[in-house]
Amino acid sequence: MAGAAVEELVKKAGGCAVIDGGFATQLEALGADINDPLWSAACLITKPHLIKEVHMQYLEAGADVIISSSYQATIPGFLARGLLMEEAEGLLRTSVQLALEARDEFWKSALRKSKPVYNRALVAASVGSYGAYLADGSEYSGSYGDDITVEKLKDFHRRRLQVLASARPDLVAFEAIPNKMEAQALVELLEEEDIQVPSWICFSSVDGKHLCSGESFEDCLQIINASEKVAIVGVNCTPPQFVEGIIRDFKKQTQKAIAVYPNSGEVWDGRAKRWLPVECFGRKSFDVMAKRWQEAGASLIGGCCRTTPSTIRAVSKALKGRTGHY
Ligand SMILES: C[S+](C)CC[C@H](N)C(=O)O
Ligand SMILES: N[C@@H](CCS)C(=O)O
Ligand SMILES: [Zn+2]
Repeated sequence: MAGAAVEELVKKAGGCAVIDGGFATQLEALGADINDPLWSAACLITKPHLIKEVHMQYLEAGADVIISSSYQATIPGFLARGLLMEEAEGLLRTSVQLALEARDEFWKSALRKSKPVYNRALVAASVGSYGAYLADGSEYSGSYGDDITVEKLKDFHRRRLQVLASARPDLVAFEAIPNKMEAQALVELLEEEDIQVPSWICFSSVDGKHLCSGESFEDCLQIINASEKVAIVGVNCTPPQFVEGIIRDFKKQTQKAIAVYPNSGEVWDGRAKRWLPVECFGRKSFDVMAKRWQEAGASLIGGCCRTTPSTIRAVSKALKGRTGHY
């Protein structure tokens, strides 16, 4: 696996590392208003202290990997808000710095405790899809219109990726990628820019069989398997009931480590900008499912939207079987 730090962390965590849970979800729970074109990234401007607080809460819950607040932080998004280019780039760096600071402070205090139940966490710099920037629901449809090309997607992602990588995260996390063209663009971009930080690419799915666009996972995995820059593949912000099947499917088609961090099963209404409850979730608890995802072969497991620190605390206990205080 590319990314020795990831390999080491997974080993130390007993074969399966815990990723944090819904970041925007927990920001909202702490009182942030994220009903904004920048979504959770608006807090980089208005409430950076809450961002650090969310990271701390997930670390306390047992997360081995925390994901930065940059999911919907984009240069065009910040410019549209009236910021200057250097301010926009500064906020991208801040998103990684806040996570690194939280990790370092938490680790220092964990080392002082007599019973060490934590691992030193890794920081993944989040990169949301082009659809997340569009904020029109297309991160769950994969429909970017007829004019979109691989080159346009590379141009959209290029500068943000350079800036985030230069802030020295341990990983870059491409999240909720809904179509094959964007996967292709990201793999090409990682090569063109010779990004040295190991990456993960996680897809979103609404049916458990395909990407949100309806395209096959198989085609995307072929593209990703050919890249040495991508250490980990998987799915996020996908209903949890599909995840076990997806892992088994991926296992047949890739040697790369597999990450899964599904949402709660609720569905995002991109027009109304709210989560819709879903009855068919089956009520199996997230930690029980997480154990099955581990058995199916996932190496990194966490939660996405509408999961919280208590979800991650339960997942961490289920996967690591620890009886520590968290
Ligand atoms: C993961 S979705 C809930 C993020 C929000 C969306 N991109 C929007 O801004 O509407
Ligand atoms: N890392 C982001 C992903 C949204 S799909 C979050 O948890 O808010
Ligand atoms: Zn999500």
